[in-house]
Amino acid sequence: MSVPEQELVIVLDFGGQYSQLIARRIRECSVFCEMLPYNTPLSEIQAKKPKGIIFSGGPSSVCQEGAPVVDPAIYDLNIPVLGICYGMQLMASQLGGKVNKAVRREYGKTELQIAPRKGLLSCMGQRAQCWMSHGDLVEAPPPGFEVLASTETLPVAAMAAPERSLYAVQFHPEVVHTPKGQDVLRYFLFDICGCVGNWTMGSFIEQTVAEVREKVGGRRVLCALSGGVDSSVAAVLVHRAIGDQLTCVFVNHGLLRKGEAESVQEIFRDRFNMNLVYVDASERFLNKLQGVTDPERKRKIIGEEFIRVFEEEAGKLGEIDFLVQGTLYPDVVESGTATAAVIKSHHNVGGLPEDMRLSLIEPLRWLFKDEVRKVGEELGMPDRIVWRQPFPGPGLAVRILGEVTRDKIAILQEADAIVTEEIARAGLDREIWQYFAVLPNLYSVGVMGDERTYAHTVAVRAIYSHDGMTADWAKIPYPVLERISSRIVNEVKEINRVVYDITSKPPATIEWE
Ligand SMILES: Nc1ncnc2c1ncn2[C@@H]1O[C@H](COP(=O)(O)OP(=O)(O)OP(=O)(O)O)[C@@H](O)[C@H]1O
Ligand SMILES: O=c1[nH]c(=O)c2[nH+]cn([C@@H]3O[C@H](COP(=O)(O)O)[C@@H](O)[C@H]3O)c2[nH]1
Ligand SMILES: NC(=O)CC[C@H](N)C(=O)O
Ligand SMILES: [Mg+2]
Repeated sequence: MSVPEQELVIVLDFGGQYSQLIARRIRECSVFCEMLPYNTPLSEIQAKKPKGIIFSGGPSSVCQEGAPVVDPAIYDLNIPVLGICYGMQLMASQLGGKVNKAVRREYGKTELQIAPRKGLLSCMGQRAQCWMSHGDLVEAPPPGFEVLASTETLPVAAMAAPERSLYAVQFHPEVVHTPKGQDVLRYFLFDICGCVGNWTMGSFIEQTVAEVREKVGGRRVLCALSGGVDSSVAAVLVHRAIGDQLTCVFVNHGLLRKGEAESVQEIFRDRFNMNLVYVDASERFLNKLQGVTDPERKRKIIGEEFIRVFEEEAGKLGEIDFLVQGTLYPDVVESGTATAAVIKSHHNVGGLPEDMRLSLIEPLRWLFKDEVRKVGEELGMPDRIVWRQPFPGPGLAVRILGEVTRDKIAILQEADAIVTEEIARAGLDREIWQYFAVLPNLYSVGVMGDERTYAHTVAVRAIYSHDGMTADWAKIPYPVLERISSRIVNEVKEINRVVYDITSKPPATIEWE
């Protein structure tokens, strides 16, 4: 089967806060996009045959010694380049323009005055709002460049050398506060780079299936399947490529939600017809967690035990060469790259043992969660998997503060099931990104049926988010909260109090641990 050549645009990342967003905006134009560190060798970039290259913004200043640079030969590859913010300052300084510290740093909304020429900014008319975040400025463009726009304080807010296909903007077209930003990016992709925009979920699936087939050949593959969105989509994708050479291993660590062990098995074994090994490892996980209260220790114990279980299962199955994981783009970025800081080490990226014998297959490594959901829909997967809320690998252990015991798990499972049911019943399960119950290990006095109680408090957490990196607490209607509260205290006898968490992230996190 031949797969059409996929158009690619490369974002060279200089450590900007919005670098990920640039990649996203480009994919929204149906053009595939990869982000690479700024110091990726030119030969590697050329080998990928990109239709265009974008330089991201970044915290450094080109006026400082040791600031990140690119090989200047990049400007002569005949591949269009768009510099954004730091990217523009870099292009200006490398090609003989003048960059300096600005007298006044500029953050936020600014009005652009557009020079009367057709081209990159033609969608913006004469004046347009844009969003700036910089402390340096380009005072004079390099020889051969024309100025495309200016602002009250910036002589050069955008510049271009069209015959060399070099373009640059000081503002950030990728953020929503630049209303015409997406049109500027579209012009770069379609009019300057000559992209046609053929990247669809369908073409992604075809391409990935072909790649997995080629990589795996006749060998065998294990997939760590949690029943969550990411590993489920990865499993179905790989299964489409290699069928029965794939075996999925689903581990019940005793920290799953109510009914989850059964429903995951039912869906994957019966509906998808996949080889599925179900391992009930709850005893060993819970025994290892006995007496442990420190949240980081809990995570480490669970992470390591997962690997041990996978290794044992692989051993039982015979010769296995590959491990499929549902790793996503944010997992990779948050775990730290050459340019991005470590936010947290996801156990599927930063936490893998060094002596791993299995080689990894991560078909979703370049995608965001909403894109993964689209792939899942395209693969015909049921809504209840595709639109499942994310559930952390360490499970209820990161939702029970203090020691994890079987009793507490049972209490939390019941309360959590009520939250889930009521949010779904109110039709809020799509708009709310995550909703669940937490057991803070807190007891207080209550009165029920004229009797004193001394029982658990449960906290309800529900948030809106796009990618889990930031979040706002969900404004659930009071009647829904009321039903959740009254059902929990009536149906779960160990609980006599329900509270609602009204903190955003930051400063809190989504989970409680
Ligand atoms: N109970 C489990 N059994 C087997 N593998 C698991 C289990 N829990 C997590 N994993 C593995 O760890 C990876 C990371 O977990 P993570 O929760 O980020 O992804 P997910 O469960 O696939 O999707 P979601 O984010 O929607 O929950 C999974 O992709 C899966 O490979
Ligand atoms: O697979 C995972 N393994 C983990 O160890 C883990 N910890 C948190 N989460 C999920 O990540 C998102 C952000 O969570 P926090 O705001 O609590 O850091 C939220 O969606 C959390 O549910 C995890 N997912
Ligand atoms: N956002 C950016 O790329 C900033 C670039 C550079 N650090 C400046 O302050 O001007
Ligand atoms: Mg999960």
